[in-house]
Amino acid sequence: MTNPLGPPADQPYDALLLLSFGGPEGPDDVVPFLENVTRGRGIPRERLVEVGQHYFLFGGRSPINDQNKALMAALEADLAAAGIDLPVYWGNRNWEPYLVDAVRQMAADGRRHVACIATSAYSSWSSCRQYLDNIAEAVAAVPDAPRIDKVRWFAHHPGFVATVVDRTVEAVKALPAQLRDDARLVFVTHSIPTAMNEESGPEGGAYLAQHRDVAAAVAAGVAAVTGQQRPHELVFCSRSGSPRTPWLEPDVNDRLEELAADGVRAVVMVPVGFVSDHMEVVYDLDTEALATAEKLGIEARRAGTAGTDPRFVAALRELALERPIEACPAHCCLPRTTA
Ligand SMILES: CC1=C(CCC(=O)O)c2cc3nc(cc4[nH]c(cc5[nH]c(cc1n2)c(C)c5CCC(=O)O)c(CCC(=O)O)c4C)C(CCC(=O)O)=C3C
Ligand SMILES: [Fe+2]
Repeated sequence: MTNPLGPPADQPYDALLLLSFGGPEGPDDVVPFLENVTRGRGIPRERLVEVGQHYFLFGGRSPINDQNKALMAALEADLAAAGIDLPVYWGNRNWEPYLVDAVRQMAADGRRHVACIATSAYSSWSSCRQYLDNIAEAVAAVPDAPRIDKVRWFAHHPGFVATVVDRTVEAVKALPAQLRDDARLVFVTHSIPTAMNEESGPEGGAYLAQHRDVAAAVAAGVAAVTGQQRPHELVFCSRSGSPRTPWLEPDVNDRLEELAADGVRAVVMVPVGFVSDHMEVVYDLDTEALATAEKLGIEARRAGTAGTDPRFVAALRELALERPIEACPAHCCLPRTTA
């Protein structure tokens, strides 16, 4: 009988797949890219025009593809340094190189069992389940496709947390000295519909719960380094959808208004929901929210993202390769007695 998933799960991995969102490479790509992203998702036209403008402001080019190329190169270097001989492939959900083409290439190269890292660190339909569905569709479309195991959510991995702590400490230190001690840590992630949060993870609510845990861990790490406890909170950016659908709040800009009214004068924004400087980071935070802070008289800095920090890259490699170690072989722990 053939296994519908392909080879058995304890067969060693013969490739690593980086799975990401994808983004436009130039002005002509912007509209078709947005159509790919929002097909069947009921996003109002006005919102699409607005998001299109964000891309056009940056020459119609998303930063995400270059970041994925850099991450791929960093993973290759990390694997080589660890003495692991695994080829790395890359495929996207919404733009070239498409996932299905990567799967086709892996099949042509004879790959049978692939560990997959998605560039999304948390649970939710958008950040996890949709990628699993994309994998299932691509595998079904390609004859002799390998089995592809996607790594679980990983934002609480010490390699990610330690990296975000360092980026946050750097941003705190970039504030004027007299404002540093009172600076608030404002963690930012992508808003999603409240219903999507309620459905996320095995028991629901995982998207919010995971972000709160990771934000608390980073805030504690920053306090340990700087010797200073600072208030921290979680806010949201990049709300989309119909105005009638509830999404996670508060929006980062609205919250900055409230903080200014409360007399807060310094803020470090930590984009904890993003593994690299996506369009949401360079537009929604660096362009929009930093302008809001300036208008309000708040000194604000934006902490860096994990990007290609060696600790983060090593964490991704560990997460991908722990799976076959976790899986017990068929004879594991069976009594050896024959009598
Ligand atoms: C949770 C989450 C992440 C984080 C996890 C992850 O990293 O995957 C994420 C990442 C990203 N989202 C991105 C871009 C877009 N997301 C959109 C729309 C939406 N995102 C949603 C959620 C998320 N999105 C949702 C619930 C929608 C509504 C439509 C729907 O229900 O599916 C739209 C349509 C316009 C709009 O509605 O804003 C665009 C253009 C890019 C590329 C950026 C770049 O180019 O650098 C990236 C990395
Ligand atoms: Fe998105």
